[in-house]
Amino acid sequence: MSSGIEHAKRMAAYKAVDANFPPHAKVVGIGSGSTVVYVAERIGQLKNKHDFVCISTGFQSKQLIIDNGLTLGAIEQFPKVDIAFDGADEVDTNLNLIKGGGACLFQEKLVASSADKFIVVADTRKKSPSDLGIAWRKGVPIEVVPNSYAVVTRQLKELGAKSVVLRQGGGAKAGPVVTDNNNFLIDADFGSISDPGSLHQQIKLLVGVVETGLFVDMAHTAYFGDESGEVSEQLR
Ligand SMILES: O=C[C@H](O)[C@H](O)[C@H](O)COP(=O)(O)O
Repeated sequence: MSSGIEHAKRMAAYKAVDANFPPHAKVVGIGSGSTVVYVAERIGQLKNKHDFVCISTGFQSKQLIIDNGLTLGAIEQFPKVDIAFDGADEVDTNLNLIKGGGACLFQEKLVASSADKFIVVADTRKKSPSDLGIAWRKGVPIEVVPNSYAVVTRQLKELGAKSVVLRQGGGAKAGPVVTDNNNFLIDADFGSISDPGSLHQQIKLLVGVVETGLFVDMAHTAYFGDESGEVSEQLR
């Protein structure tokens, strides 16, 4: 990955934190992925960083919180979050998201849905010109209980998925990816998604599905960095 893209991610993250971090925040959600790394970095630079706790969305996120000298809290202790920051794999023109490219979608959705304000950070490659499923071509990530994957795969095809793939660990692991919650991930390609809310609801009803990577009507604002360092803002 080029340093230009890293610059884009850092600028988006810094602007998102600078523009939104509540001065008296008590509970802050920290997402997962390569862009939110810079959110944690920026929050770690705050003078009052010992006045709030940070809730992680998975193993990597927990490490980011610790490595930046922030105070780690658990969602079980702090079920109401003031603000959550996270990355996205794709953002549509209505600020709906596809997430889960890094296998972290369930805890991300738990934290985002508990937050008063949910802020997205990304580089401009994540912007869809219209619907979801256009910029992100790998399919909708869906977390499933392991022994349900074959049944859910069949049912996703019946719902219209063009391809359904059990995500594999690749060179890093023989066999399927196992999430931080000990589940499997299915990537289901529905092509261009005109009604992500309806698709999410249909998938969520399948027995074995823990959560989908469709984040509908959840984000407040998205910040997109480009390689020149410019950051654009998309509001719902
Ligand atoms: O499962 C991973 C998360 O949903 C990430 O937030 C998403 O994949 C975006 O990650 P990145 O900032 O690395 O593109």
